[in-house]
Amino acid sequence: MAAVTDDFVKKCEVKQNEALGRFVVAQCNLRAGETVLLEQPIVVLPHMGDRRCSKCFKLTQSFCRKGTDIWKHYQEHAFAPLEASGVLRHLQTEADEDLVQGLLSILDVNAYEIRAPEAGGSMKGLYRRAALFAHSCIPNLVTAIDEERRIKVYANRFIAAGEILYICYTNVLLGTEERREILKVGKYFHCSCPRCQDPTELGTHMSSFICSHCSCPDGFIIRHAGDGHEFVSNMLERAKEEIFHAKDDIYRLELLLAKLSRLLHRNHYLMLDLKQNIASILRQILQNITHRPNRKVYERKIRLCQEILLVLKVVAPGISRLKAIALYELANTQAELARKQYSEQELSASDLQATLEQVEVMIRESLRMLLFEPLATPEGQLSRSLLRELKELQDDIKNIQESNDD
Ligand SMILES: C[S@@+](CC[C@H](N)C(=O)[O-])C[C@H]1O[C@@H](n2cnc3c(N)ncnc32)[C@H](O)[C@@H]1O
Repeated sequence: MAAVTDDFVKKCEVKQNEALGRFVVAQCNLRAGETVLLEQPIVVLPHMGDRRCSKCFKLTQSFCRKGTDIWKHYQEHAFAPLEASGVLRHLQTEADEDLVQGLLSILDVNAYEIRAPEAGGSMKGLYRRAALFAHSCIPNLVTAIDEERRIKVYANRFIAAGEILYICYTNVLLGTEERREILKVGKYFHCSCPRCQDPTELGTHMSSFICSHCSCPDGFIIRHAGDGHEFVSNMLERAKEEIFHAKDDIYRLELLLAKLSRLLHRNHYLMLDLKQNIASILRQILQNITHRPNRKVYERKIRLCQEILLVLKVVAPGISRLKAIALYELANTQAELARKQYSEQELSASDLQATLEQVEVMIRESLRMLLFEPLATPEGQLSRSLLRELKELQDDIKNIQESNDD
C-alpha cells in the first residue's frame, strides 16, 4: 500500500462520469498552495531503453539489482506470492503481445514523469491516488515530485468545494493542436477544456499567424484547431526543424525569431520556444564574467522574460513554477543591470534604490510561489537560495537608503 497522508481522504472525493471516467472533486474549500495529496509511487520504471540501478536509480551499464533491498522486498512481497498462487505459470502460456501492450498503455496513461538523478534524465512513477486527477490545460493543481519520488499535489489558486480538481498532463506552453495531439496519442482522449475550445487560447494567440493580406500593424489570423491546411503544417514542421538545428547558436536563433515574426504571432508557441532558448543562452552569457556583456545583452534578456511572463500570466494563472522561475530571471537581470549602471555612473543612487525595490517585489512574488515546492527538488532549493538573496537585497536597499540620507 502506498504511503499517503490524510489530506486526500479529508479533502477529496472520487467521482465518476461518462466524459472523464473517475475524477476527483474538492470536498471543502482549498486555499492557494494547500496540499491535497502526498503519496509514494507504487511502481517506478525507467524510460524505454534506459538501464537503471533499482536501488539508486542511476543509469547503469549492467543490471545491478540482484541482492539489493528492493530485490529482496519484491522477491518476498511480489514474486513469491505470485509463484505460490500459480499465476506465473498461467502468464507464461497466456501472456501475449496484446496483454503486454495493454499493461504498458495503462502505465503510460496513468504514470507521472519523474526527474532521474542525472541532469535531463527521466523515469516514470505510478501513483495510486494521483492517477485519478483529470486533465485541464488550465489546471487548478500543481504536482511536484521530490528526490524520494514522493508526489506532492497542491492547489494553485483558491478552489471552492465541489470544483473538479485538474492537473495538466501536458506542457502549458504548447499550442492547442500540439497539446491535443499529445493527449490523444498518449492519454487517448480529446481535450475540450475552455482553453482548447477558444481559438485565441484565452487571448494569447499562441497558435495564431500574422495576416499577410492586410497592412494593419496588429492583424493576425486565428488558427482553429483541426484547420489542417497542409502548407501551414509543413511550414510549422520546417520551423520546428530549423529551431532544432539552431541548437544553442544564439545568432541563428535570433535570425530565426526575426524571420518567423513575419509569419507567426509574437506569442505563437514556437516564438515562445525560441524566446526561452535565447533567454537561457543569455543567462549563461551573463553568468560568465569573462564575457563582460554590455547593457544590450541585459536589456534583451529583460525584454524576453517580460514577453514570456505576459503569456504565462494567462495560461498559468495562480501559483506556477514556470512563472516563478521567469519572474526570478527577470528580477535578477534587472538588479544586475541596475548595479552595473550604477557602478558605471549611469544611474543615480536613488534610481538604483527604486529599481532594487521593484526587484524586491518580484523576488517576493517568485518566492511566494516556490515556497510550496518540496525542499528536495531543484525548485525547493531555488526557493531557499531566493530567501538568502532577498535578505541580501534588503540589506543593500537599506545601505543605499542610509547613504542617500547622509
Ligand atoms: C490518469 S487517468 C485519470 C483517471 C481516469 N479517469 C480513471 O478513471 O482511472 C487519465 C484518463 O482519464 C480520462 N481523462 C482525464 N482527463 C480528461 C479530460 N479532460 N477529458 C476527457 N477524458 C479525460 C482519459 O480517459 C485519460 O486517459
